[in-house]
Amino acid sequence: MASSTGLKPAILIISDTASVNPESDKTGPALTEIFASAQHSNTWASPIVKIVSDDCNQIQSALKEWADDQNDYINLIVTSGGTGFAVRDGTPEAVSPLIHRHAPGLVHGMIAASLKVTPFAMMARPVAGVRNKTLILTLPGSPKGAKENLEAVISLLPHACIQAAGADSRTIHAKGVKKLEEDAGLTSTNNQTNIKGDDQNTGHSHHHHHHHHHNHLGHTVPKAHTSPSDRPQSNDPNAGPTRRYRSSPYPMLSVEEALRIIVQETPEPTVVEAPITIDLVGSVLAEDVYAGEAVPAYRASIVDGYAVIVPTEETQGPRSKGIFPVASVSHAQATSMPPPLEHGTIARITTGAPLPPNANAVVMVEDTILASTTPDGKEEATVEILTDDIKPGENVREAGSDVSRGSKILSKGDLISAVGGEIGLLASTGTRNVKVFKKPIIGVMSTGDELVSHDDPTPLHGGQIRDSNRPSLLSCLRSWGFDAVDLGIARDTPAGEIERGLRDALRGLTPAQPTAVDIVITTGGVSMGELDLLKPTIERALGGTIHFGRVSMKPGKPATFATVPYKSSVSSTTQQEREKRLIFSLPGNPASALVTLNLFVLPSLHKLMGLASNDRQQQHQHNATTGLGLPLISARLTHSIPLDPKRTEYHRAVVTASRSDGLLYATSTGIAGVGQRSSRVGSLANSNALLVLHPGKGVIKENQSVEALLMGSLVATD
Ligand SMILES: Nc1nc2c(c(=O)[nH]1)N[C@H]1C(S)=C(S)[C@@H](COP(=O)(O)OP(=O)(O)OC[C@H]3O[C@@H](n4cnc5c(N)ncnc54)[C@H](O)[C@@H]3O)O[C@H]1N2
Ligand code: MOO
Ligand SMILES: [Mg+2]
Repeated sequence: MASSTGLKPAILIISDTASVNPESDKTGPALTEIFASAQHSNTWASPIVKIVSDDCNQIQSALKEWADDQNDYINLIVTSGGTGFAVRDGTPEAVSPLIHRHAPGLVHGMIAASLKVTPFAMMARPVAGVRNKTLILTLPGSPKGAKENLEAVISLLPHACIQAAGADSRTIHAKGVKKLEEDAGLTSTNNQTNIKGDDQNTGHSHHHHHHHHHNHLGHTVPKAHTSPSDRPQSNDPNAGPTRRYRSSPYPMLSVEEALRIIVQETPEPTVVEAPITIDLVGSVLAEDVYAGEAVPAYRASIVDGYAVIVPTEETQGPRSKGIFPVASVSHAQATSMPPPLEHGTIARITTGAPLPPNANAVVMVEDTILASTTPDGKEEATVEILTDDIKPGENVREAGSDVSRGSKILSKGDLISAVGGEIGLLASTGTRNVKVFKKPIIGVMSTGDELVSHDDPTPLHGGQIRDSNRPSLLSCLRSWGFDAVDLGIARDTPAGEIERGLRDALRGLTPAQPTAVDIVITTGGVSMGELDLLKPTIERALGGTIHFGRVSMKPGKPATFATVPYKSSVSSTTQQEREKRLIFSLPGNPASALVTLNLFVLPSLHKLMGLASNDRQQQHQHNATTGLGLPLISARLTHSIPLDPKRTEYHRAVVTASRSDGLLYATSTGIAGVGQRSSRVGSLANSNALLVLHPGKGVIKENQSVEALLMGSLVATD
């Protein structure tokens, strides 16, 4: 009898024949029997069985569906079939790219076991390893071979699955690691107690995974809502143009949905400590900062003049007007404090200098005249004060009156701007170090065979074009205060350059680029052409997840956003290290690339740099959906603009601030003809705003107010 608790196995039968005629499959039942046997049924739940044809897409979709849901994942996936040398045998090629960590020992064990039975075992090409928390093994297709291979390793699998899942797994909790290992015969006590009573706790008592539905042929039936894991995958570049998709498999998202996904998938910022230098500009504080020193540290004069003692409400002293001896001099200097001031005398003082004790106001030098000098004529002996109108405290900065010691000077989430106010505050209070959010490191890569570096002196020939995206994106990133790594140009052919470029960038450690980047931005190769390789490379070669691949916007429709799992190659994985890396694959058309950089990449960078941690920031700035990104303003159109019937247009414009009426006005950088065409990077030249034009019929008229995302500084006009 099969237990319904414990580790969750799944069996993927990969067979063209069985996918058409499920009854013909004998391997599924043979493997199910092993999990259900008396020896193993306490460890393993009843396996889910699914049948697919020898098709890379179908295999990968099934594996991702089972391994990619962090909350409801399968512990062990065994596939059967497609591991031989026949033309249709492509299982290892489909499985390998999805594996995050390979387990060659298990492969070795399976082959060694088979070799005892037949020398043909040498021709098996199994793979094994872990994806997320799921262990994946490929078994041969024949019932006998599959059984032998599974039996050779099964006693080790519970331990492997538990380790792969990590001790926090809900599945493991329900049963307890020790118990599972005991059941598997890995510890000395061999307790066979049945623990079915735990069903409710595990939530796994149902054997059939609710996400998939089989039709009678065992194919996955498409559902109305497509999540990244159950959508068909990108084109298989090896299949060639005749077999590519003729309509995009990626659902068309609204800009709002796309932004929501980006912000959700962008990791929380990490914290570093930094000294107070101008390199802090552009960083966001990760802590509230309190003044370590008072400003000023002593009572200081605000003007150049004479420190005096004026009567207060309590004291009925002499009035300030009259002639007084100059008893001492106080300069703004470091070495000494002036002596106490005696009644009936005054002290000369400079701006910022400490007040003598007893003095309670300062008279400006302009309100005095020299009355008499010392005999040598070089010093003031007496000075006449001409005004009677001096109040106690006048022209005096009390100690700590600018900033009191221990008061909060800046808050977590505050941006240290280039304006200088924040750095000034930190410096004035003697702050040594602050905790800030680490700024992400960004890599920028152009892709395409046609590209030639903009500074290559050779005249263009054939279908060559200048690579304008790299310089334009790098400059935009620099303007936002980010260090970006130039990842150069990756060609579409020969195959593999893009994959290698992405891997190197994400891993770092190459001489040219020693640090790993947190975000890669690519341009080109994301649409429907047979050489549009970004999506297949991310999904098939890097095992990444494409969160969206099409957005209803103009320009920028094929904008693509993906995450790839990140495993540090450096042994000390600190908590600070981000567990995934982001890839923005922007369209190749230059205006599309810059517009999508502004619209999609900036909000992600804002979250990574810690701007999402400040409520104030969120209220005042930025676009309505995420609270991050470019500031959204409104402006009046100086002329009418035709609307796109379907897609939201991000129309490049100049917004000016009029001095005469205090209003903002928007003028397109070009409507006639090719003005806003997405190949025209010139549509962004001299432009400081993207008008957000929602789809509609006809035109939006002159003088109407439109929303605009402000990219650059406002231009002032009369
Ligand atoms: N059948 C379809 N074709 C296209 C569609 C579509 O939906 N169906 N979408 C169009 C849209 S919209 C855009 S935008 C482009 C996106 O193209 P890709 O991202 O695939 O980019 P490429 O094909 O590599 O190049 C497009 C264009 O841009 C030039 N380019 C590329 N990189 C650079 C660079 N670094 N500097 C300057 N210019 C660059 C490239 O030479 C091409 O002219 O697809 C439409 N097609
Ligand atoms: O969406 Mo594409 O960027 O218009 O040419
Ligand atoms: Mg293309």
